[in-house]
Amino acid sequence: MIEAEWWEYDSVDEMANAVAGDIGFIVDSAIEARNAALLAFPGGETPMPIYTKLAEASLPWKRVTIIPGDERLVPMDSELSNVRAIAKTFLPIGARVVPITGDIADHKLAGNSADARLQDLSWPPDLVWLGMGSDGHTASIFAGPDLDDALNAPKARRAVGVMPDPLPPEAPVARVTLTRAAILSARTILITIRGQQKRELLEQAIEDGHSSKLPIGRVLAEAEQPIDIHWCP
Ligand SMILES: O=C(O)[C@H](O)[C@@H](O)[C@H](O)[C@H](O)COP(=O)(O)O
Repeated sequence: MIEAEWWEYDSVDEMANAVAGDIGFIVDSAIEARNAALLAFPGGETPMPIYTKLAEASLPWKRVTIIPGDERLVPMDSELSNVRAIAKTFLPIGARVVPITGDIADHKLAGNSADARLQDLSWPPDLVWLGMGSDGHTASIFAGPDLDDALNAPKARRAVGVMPDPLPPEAPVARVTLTRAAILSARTILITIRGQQKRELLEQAIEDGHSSKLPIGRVLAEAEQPIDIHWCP
């Protein structure tokens, strides 16, 4: 079983402070070692208060590149766009925010294009920060016809296009996502989730490991680095 450390908080605010502090430390260490930091951030609701806290930190933002770890295939000015939320918070403070999609509607082609964009970045990421959906998806590694592509793409492949099946109600659109190999190549992996139901789901997914039916269980089963999981109700 993987090495997972759980960090529990009483409130969203407490979790946001702690996670923002941890990410600040990751950024500082990366810049000290390599003069640059590459971070992949999740979309969805949970990370938003953490984005806000993190952006208040006085860090050398000009040396920080942030990408979405997954993206919904929607116009970049759509409320559903993950990079839009990242850009809104981190562009004004000087970070470099790199979209991983353009306006390609076909998800397979969008995946190829995202992969090409990511091949231009200095890899591996210092951090891949993940969330988890209540269906057990992480990044945009979903159940459906493209699950195997996302899990078992060749190691050098950084992103693929996916059509979730069933489509998630909160954003029922095709996606591109970091592959399992790209996620696991990160120097650090951090997960943030909220609510008792997700906690039980993730605990079970980790316990089931390779035999988990949930995408997150399949991803984490191959992690070689310890994973920090931050949770609040
Ligand atoms: O773009 C996405 O859909 C995400 O990156 C996704 O993996 C997210 O992390 C989970 O769906 C959790 O979302 P919530 O935090 O909103 O529950």
